[in-house]
Amino acid sequence: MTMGAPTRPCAVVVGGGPIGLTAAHIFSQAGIDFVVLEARDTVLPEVGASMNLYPGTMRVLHQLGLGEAAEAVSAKIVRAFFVDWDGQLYKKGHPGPVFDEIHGCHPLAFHRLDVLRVLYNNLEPGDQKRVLTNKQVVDIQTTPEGVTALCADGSKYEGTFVLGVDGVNGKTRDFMRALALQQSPDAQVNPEKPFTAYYRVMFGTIPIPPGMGVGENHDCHGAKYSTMLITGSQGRAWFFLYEELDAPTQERVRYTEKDMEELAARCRDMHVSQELTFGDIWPTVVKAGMTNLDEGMLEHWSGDRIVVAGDAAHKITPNIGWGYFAGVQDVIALTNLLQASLSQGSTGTLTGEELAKIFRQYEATRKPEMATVLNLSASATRQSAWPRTWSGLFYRFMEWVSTVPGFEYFTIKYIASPVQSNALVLDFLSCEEPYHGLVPWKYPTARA
Ligand SMILES: Cc1cc2nc3c(=O)[nH]c(=O)nc-3n(C[C@H](O)[C@H](O)[C@H](O)COP(=O)(O)OP(=O)(O)OC[C@H]3O[C@@H](n4cnc5c(N)ncnc54)[C@H](O)[C@@H]3O)c2cc1C
Repeated sequence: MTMGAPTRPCAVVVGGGPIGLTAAHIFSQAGIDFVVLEARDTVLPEVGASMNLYPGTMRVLHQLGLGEAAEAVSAKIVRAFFVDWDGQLYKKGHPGPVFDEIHGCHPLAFHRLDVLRVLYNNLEPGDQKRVLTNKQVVDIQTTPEGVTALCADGSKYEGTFVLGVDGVNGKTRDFMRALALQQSPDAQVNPEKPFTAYYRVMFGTIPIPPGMGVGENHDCHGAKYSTMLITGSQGRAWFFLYEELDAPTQERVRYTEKDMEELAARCRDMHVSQELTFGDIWPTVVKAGMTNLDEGMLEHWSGDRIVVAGDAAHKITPNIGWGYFAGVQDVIALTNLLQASLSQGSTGTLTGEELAKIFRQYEATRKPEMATVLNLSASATRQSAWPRTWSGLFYRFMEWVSTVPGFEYFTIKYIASPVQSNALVLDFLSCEEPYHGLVPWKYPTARA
């Protein structure tokens, strides 16, 4: 696709995952032209995973007119049970009601595919046509005027800038790095492998086990391993089996069915709830997957006319379920800046200098908040599956502290909730507040 003389900026979005599809909605509302290039043959893949969404994300979905559609396919998480490997209950209750009290909204459990469906099916027909599948981007070229993304099928897409939301193993980072080194061999660039995995997870969808209700969270914590079982709407439940790796790695590992069977056999006696072991639920699996859990954040989030967001920029472990939240916050921060710059200028498009300034501000806004989210996730993972190093004793102690009356929700109240309260919203759309809790939202009030 070749754009004519630009009258408004055009974003070439590399990756049609959850963040790419959310960016399509946000750019459409901001009046930024876009095309989404997705390598797979569908933007609605079934991978068997769940996705929890939190109040800060739900407010933005409401701003985009997607809140009700999303709530309709979700389940409020209302109860939690914590057991050891023998099924002994040592903690009960749930952060869900705590979130509800503070923010006026429970965490909501979704089937991942349902989130993608809400995003894709609610795009305007014209915008849906801008989401293209079978478009694997194999190179990106920049000029002083714009960018060109080249796809494996020989097609080319031109725009004002590239937004790389191609996930943890995405190539946009590599193109950004190569371009910077081409322009100056001394350029400050990200390392080729910016993330490290210390854990892996096997996850999957199962029917809700007999005896369990909707909106339950069952956790089993212990040394090296932990499990999580969440029950959702439409009779679905999801399990997660975390395992500390023997050694940290930066290599991408593709796990096979055999790897999953071996792990399942090794963990069959571990409890996933008071009554059930992993061996009880494994035969009921509908769809499962396994992946290493990379952790880390890029030092440089942009280069030339290319900027990255979502898992391509930072990767967190999924225990607290904030990966999508973090990526959405990236796109909001970026688009608020783009939109503000466009509404001040009159040319309708953006120069390289303007983009560089916006990208710098974007990175400066997101990095500190993202560091908190990264640490919070990392701690949750280690507090669930204690590492074998000395730090394991600390996380074990933290787990014990979380059972002391009065300290159960310390982390949620004083670390997690402030991140949600400070969550950005889209400055250029009205925010008719859907949720009211004890703690006021920081935005848009403070900037209104
Ligand atoms: C087991 C598990 C459970 C999770 N649970 C939660 C949860 O409860 N809540 C939550 O918020 N987060 C959760 N996450 C994290 C969440 O899934 C991610 O943060 C989120 O998917 C990131 O979205 P993304 O669009 O940045 O990347 P991705 O989801 O990885 O999407 C990237 C897309 O880019 C495409 N792509 C890659 N390369 C190219 C290319 N060269 N050209 C074109 N397209 C390309 C890919 O095909 C893919 O569709 C979980 C993650 C895991 C592994």
